[in-house]
Amino acid sequence: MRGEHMAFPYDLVMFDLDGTLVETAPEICDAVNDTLHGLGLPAASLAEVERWIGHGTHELLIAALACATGTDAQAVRASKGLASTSATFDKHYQRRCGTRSRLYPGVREALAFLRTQGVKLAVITNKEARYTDTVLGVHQLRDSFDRVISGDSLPTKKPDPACVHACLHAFDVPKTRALFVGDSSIDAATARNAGVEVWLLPHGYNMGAPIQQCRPDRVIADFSVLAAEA
Ligand SMILES: O=C(O)COP(=O)(O)O
Ligand SMILES: [Mg+2]
Repeated sequence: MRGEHMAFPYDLVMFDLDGTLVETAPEICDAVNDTLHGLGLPAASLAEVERWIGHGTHELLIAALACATGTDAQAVRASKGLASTSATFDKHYQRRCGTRSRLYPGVREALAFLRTQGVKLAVITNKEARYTDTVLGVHQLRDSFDRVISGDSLPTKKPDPACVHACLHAFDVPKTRALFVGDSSIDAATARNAGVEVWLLPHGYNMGAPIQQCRPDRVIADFSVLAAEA
């Protein structure tokens, strides 16, 4: 599928969403605090919320409730009120989506450039599909990707490699021609588990740890590096 004239060295680029393409933590923090406030619980800080991003929004809510109540995730999971709190969070997050999130610099240009190179583009996020759709929609990114895989799209989520395998299969791209671009150790593990190369950006959320510790194939400073590869 790769033509002679194309210079970009991959036929498929899979992007993580939160902390990679979109800075989502501020509005997720707002939705968490709307929820905690309604329960009479203390607010979470932005730094705390940033550390909880990466395992999906439901896990993030559990972490926030555990922190605010001084318990642990297991106790929150077993609590009777979790389903209704989750429904409340859902309303708040849907309302907050797009109010304080923003694309990182150069995202639109990088996606447009990769399109001109004939590269297939995918989003692979642990965020649940209903939120992924809203976030992509408010940032006019719905039509930018050939495939979107969310945390609840498949039976497993990152770091299980099934999401990457699904993309490789869908576009008939060999592992060596595919790249994962992310912001966390979960993305690094996903790519490794699938046997594809991974580049990490330092601007996102990595549970508070420096991304160099994830030993990616490359740390890239920003999205302009993608265009410079051609
Ligand atoms: O934790 C989430 O909700 C999603 O995070 P991700 O887009 O970085 O996979
Ligand atoms: Mg991320």
